[in-house]
Amino acid sequence: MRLGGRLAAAIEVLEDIERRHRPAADALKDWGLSHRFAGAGDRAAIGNIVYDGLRRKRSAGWLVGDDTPRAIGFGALLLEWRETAETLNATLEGDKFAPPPLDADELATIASRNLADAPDVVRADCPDWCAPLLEQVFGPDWVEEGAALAARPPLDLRVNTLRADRAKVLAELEGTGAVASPLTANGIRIPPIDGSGRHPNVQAEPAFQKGWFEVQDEGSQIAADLTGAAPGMQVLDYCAGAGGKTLALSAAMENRGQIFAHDSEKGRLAPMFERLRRSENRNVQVLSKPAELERLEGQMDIVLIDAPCTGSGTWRRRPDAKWRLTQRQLDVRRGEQAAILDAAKAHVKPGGLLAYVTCSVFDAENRDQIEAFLAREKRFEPVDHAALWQQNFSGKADAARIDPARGISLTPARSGTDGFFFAALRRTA
Ligand SMILES: C[S@@+](CC[C@H](N)C(=O)[O-])C[C@H]1O[C@@H](n2cnc3c(N)ncnc32)[C@H](O)[C@@H]1O
Repeated sequence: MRLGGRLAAAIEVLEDIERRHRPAADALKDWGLSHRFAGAGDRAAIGNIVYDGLRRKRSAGWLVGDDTPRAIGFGALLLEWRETAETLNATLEGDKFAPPPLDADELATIASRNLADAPDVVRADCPDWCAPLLEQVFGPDWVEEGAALAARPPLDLRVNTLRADRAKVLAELEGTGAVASPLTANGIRIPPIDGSGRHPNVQAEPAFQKGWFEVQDEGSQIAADLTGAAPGMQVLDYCAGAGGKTLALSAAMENRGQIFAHDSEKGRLAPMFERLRRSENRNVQVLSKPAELERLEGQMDIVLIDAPCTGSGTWRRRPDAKWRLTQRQLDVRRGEQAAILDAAKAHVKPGGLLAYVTCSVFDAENRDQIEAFLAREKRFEPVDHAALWQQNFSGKADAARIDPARGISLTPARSGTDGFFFAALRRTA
């Protein structure tokens, strides 16, 4: 397929996502199933246009003067594919599978617009109702932070130190663009790919099959590092899901001590078993029944709450979620987070640590939760987060926003990671 056919397909997928309120991945998969002639390169390119369009929906639409899938598809190519209106129209000419070229009105709009002059919410590429939330957290930097959440993400890997070291994995991945990550000791990064390119399928690499690395955003790796999990500890991963952080904690603990991995949704734990096998994590017990938690009361050195959240910090990777999110969903998540904090605290031993993590950037899910918890729970006090960061990431003070008494925030603009929040509370009595 030429660019015109790929653009037409992307517009079709964007229409499907909008009309049927579907996740982007599902709409793309369906398109692929009903267009089996499309090759891997075509699918990657179509996926890139769709994801670029969803990440930058407002700025792409604004540039072309409409908010239709067509405007968003064209706008995505103008913003992220180094195309101009002229090069695009020249490319589409004579391609019978292409959408109609940009018309005179669209060309005039594009010629008259410069994104630097667009309204703030357009440059931040966020829904109207989220703008005040971003402004509350980031102050004058909120537009830049919003824009960074709308950029293409890198592919981040965590070296499994139980099986390999970074030099060994980097050597295996030679030629993929992989480099050492900027912040963590065991992270590897493959930077965002331009245009129609796509990241290599690292999970097909023998090194992955041998358990030498996992795919994990560097922000998630940092959150695991900040817990301070060490060999011999007793750790409860209260919202373990598929085990991204469980595996990182287990490697940091060198397979010594015990991790209890729990999740209220049993099905979410299922992928962890295969991951544990591949990575040779041998100190993890998966607890899928709430009753199994009772015996851990007051016993844990660390209880990690990787809380269910809006995922606003992961908008680079799941941009469709940005446009589906509602205030009501945010309110529901806040209720769940407070309830989980109240339930999980019972398992921390005196002197132990309650670590609270979200992949959201909103205060309402982060520092506000910590403040409210500390107000109703007098047996916990915050650690000094500035000192904690310094211990772990000395010399990298600018890579995070640190509120010493409330927590540590990571963002794409500041840290080059997904948006994450981390707070550690010590049980004093
Ligand atoms: C952010 S995800 C966890 C991701 C996982 N820790 C990782 O690193 O891959 C949040 C998880 O919390 C779980 N969850 C939601 N409510 C819960 C509750 N009340 N108790 C325990 N887990 C809960 C969800 O099922 C979901 O798997």
